[in-house]
Formats: sequence, C-alpha cells, structure tokens
Amino acid sequence: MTNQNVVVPDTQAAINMAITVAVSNSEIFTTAASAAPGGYISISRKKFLKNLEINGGARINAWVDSMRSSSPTHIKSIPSLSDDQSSWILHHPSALDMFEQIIEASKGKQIVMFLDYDGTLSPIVEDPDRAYMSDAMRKAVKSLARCFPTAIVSGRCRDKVYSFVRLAELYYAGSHGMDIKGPAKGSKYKKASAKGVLFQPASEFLPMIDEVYKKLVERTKSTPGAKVEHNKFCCSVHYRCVEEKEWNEVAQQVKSVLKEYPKLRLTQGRKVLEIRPTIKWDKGKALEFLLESLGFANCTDVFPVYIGDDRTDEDAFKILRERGQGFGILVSKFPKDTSASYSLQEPTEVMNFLQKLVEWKRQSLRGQAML
Ligand SMILES: O=P(O)(O)OC[C@H]1O[C@H](O[C@H]2O[C@H](CO)[C@@H](O)[C@H](O)[C@H]2O)[C@H](O)[C@@H](O)[C@@H]1O
Repeated sequence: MTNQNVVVPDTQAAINMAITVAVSNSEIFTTAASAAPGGYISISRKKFLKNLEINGGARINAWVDSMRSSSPTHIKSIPSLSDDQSSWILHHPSALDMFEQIIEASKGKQIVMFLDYDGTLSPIVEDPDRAYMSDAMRKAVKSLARCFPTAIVSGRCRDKVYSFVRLAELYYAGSHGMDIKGPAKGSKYKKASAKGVLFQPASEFLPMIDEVYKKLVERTKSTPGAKVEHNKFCCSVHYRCVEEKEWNEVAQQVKSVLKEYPKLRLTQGRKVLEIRPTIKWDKGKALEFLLESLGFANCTDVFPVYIGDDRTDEDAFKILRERGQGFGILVSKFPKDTSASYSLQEPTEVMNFLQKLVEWKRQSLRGQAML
C-alpha cells in the first residue's frame, strides 16, 4: 500500500467537499475533506486508511462516512464551488472544448473506444433495472462502433448490460471486466479471432457469489429500499432508496456477510456497495486485455479513450496514464480526484462527444477518398 498524498481543494465556504480517494489494497474509497481558505491542503492517505480495515475488523463508521460523503444529495448541498470548480476544470478540461487537441493527439493512431454504462451512457436513476439508454445514445454508439473498435465496460452482469445496449457489434466486459466477450457480429478489426473472445478470470467464484447473493438478500430484506443485484461475478447492494438513517444498518448487514468470505472484497460506487472477488482484475486490466485481443498489445500507434463516471473507472484511467496512451474522460458535474485527463458533465455531453468523433472520422474518410 502506498502512502501517496491526496490533494484536497480548499474552499472559502468551510464546507465538506466530497473527493473520491482510492485506497489501493482494501479498495474501499473514502472521501471528504474539511475546507479552509487558502489553496490546497494535503492529506496523507495513511490518515484515511487508519480507520479502514475491510476484511476483518472493518469499522462501520468509516463505511457509513464513506457512503454518506459519496452521496449526491450531500454533493448537491454544496453552495458554490465556482473557484474550485474552475481550478478543477483547468486540470480536467471539457473533452468537447478540447476536441481539436484530442484529434491532433490521436493523429496516425487507431482510436479504440471504451465506454462505461451507468452514469455514462445512461442517466443515474433510482431503479437499476430501469437504467435505459436513449435511442439517440444507442444510435451514437452504433455509429461510433462503425468507425472505431468499441467496448462497453460495466460493473453489471454482461447479459444485463447487453439487454440495455442491444448492439451486437460491440465488445462487452461485464462484472467490472471479469466477463469479457467479443462482438456477436464479428469484427472488422485486426484480430478476427477476437470475435469469440471470452475471458472469465473469476469463474471459480461463481458458486460463492451465488451464495453471497442469497445471504445479502436475506440480511437486507428488513431494510426498506435496500436492493441486492446479482452481477454474476460480483454483487451490488444498492442504498439509493434507503433512508440515510438506515445506511448504518445496510453497512452492518453487508459487513456481516463479507466477514464470512475473506476471498471477497468491497468496493464502492454511486450509492452502491459492491462485493467482488479479491483477484487482481479490474476495469483497467479488462481494457488491457481487450487491447491485446484487438492486436494492439505492444503497439505505439493505438489511442485508447475510456469514458466513465465512477470510482471503478479510475482503474482504467490509471492504466492509460501509466501506458502513456490515449486518455480517460471522467463524467462528472463536480470536482473529483481522478486520473482522467478530461471531463464531460453528463451522458448528453458524452453523446455529443461521440457524435463529434463520428463526424470527424467521416469527414477525414471523405477527405481521403477525394485524394
Ligand atoms: O460500471 P457501471 O456500468 O457504471 O456500473 C456500476 C453500477 O451501476 C449500476 O448502479 C448505478 O446505476 C443505477 C441506475 O442508474 C443506480 O440506481 C445506482 O445507484 C448506481 O450505483 C448497477 O445497478 C450496479 O450493479 C453497477 O455495479
């Protein structure tokens, strides 16, 4: 575990601001920094970790604090973040505003697109079973896939995310990348063999996840609004519809199950606790696996672009930074600690960005045809 410093922006307003902080080993995320005027303060990652032990003696207060500070209702209550927001935007400019520069950087390289689903292609809604993407978004993704190899990388079960997206020409990586499959329609890109690619690095965990799912359903059934989702190689416990005073209860229930399974770990998303195998596999590894399957393993002429809104997407943003290839785009209206290079505010902006990419590609193909 590293002892990196986490930079937390100050604000004049002395408010608590939600900043996501990835904690490397335990993978739980904690947030929040008290603000004081005058620039930036550094908080040791060790301090954040002090109260967090996930497998074994996890402290429920830390879980609940983390659940609370990552809650959009708390973020919404921030009065004005204009100074911090503009400073953040300076470091993570809008991918729409920077479109020309992005295209310039990709010159002579094969763009490969990676798209998260919830909060990126579809708006966040209360009922996870009704997180539909719009027809306009589907059309934009379809056109995108005609121009560039395109993958959906989601925390959801692969079949479920496919039932929302319904485009057979894409690659799909479900269960946070633990379930990868190539396009049913085949692919015109480099490795035709990528068509049938199917990678499930956590298959031995299937019976355990089934068991844990049942236990989570049983333990949380007394809490109104709690919902457990079976994502095949992982489980989600949603607390979006649980009253805040009951969040402690949800944390206790999840902890009571998790402590029986040392081979499982907890991660957090947007009002969701996620239980998954401890294997070293995440969305970043899935991105690398897909690049390899497409024949770009050791290529310098590939330009991967990953768009996502959640903490689990940070693993992919980090990989791109480490490889020094392409970049990540964080979908967020609020400043967040991120390894992404650019930002977009919401799914409609994501759609505009995808449409711009398609338009640029079509124009450049027309230009080439005229030569
Ligand atoms: O990797 P993703 O595709 O972003 O999946 C992450 C989780 O997304 C879903 O939950 C989130 O979206 C729901 C629908 O808008 C929302 O109700 C929930 O509060 C969000 O956390 C999905 O249901 C989870 O299983 C995924 O792990």
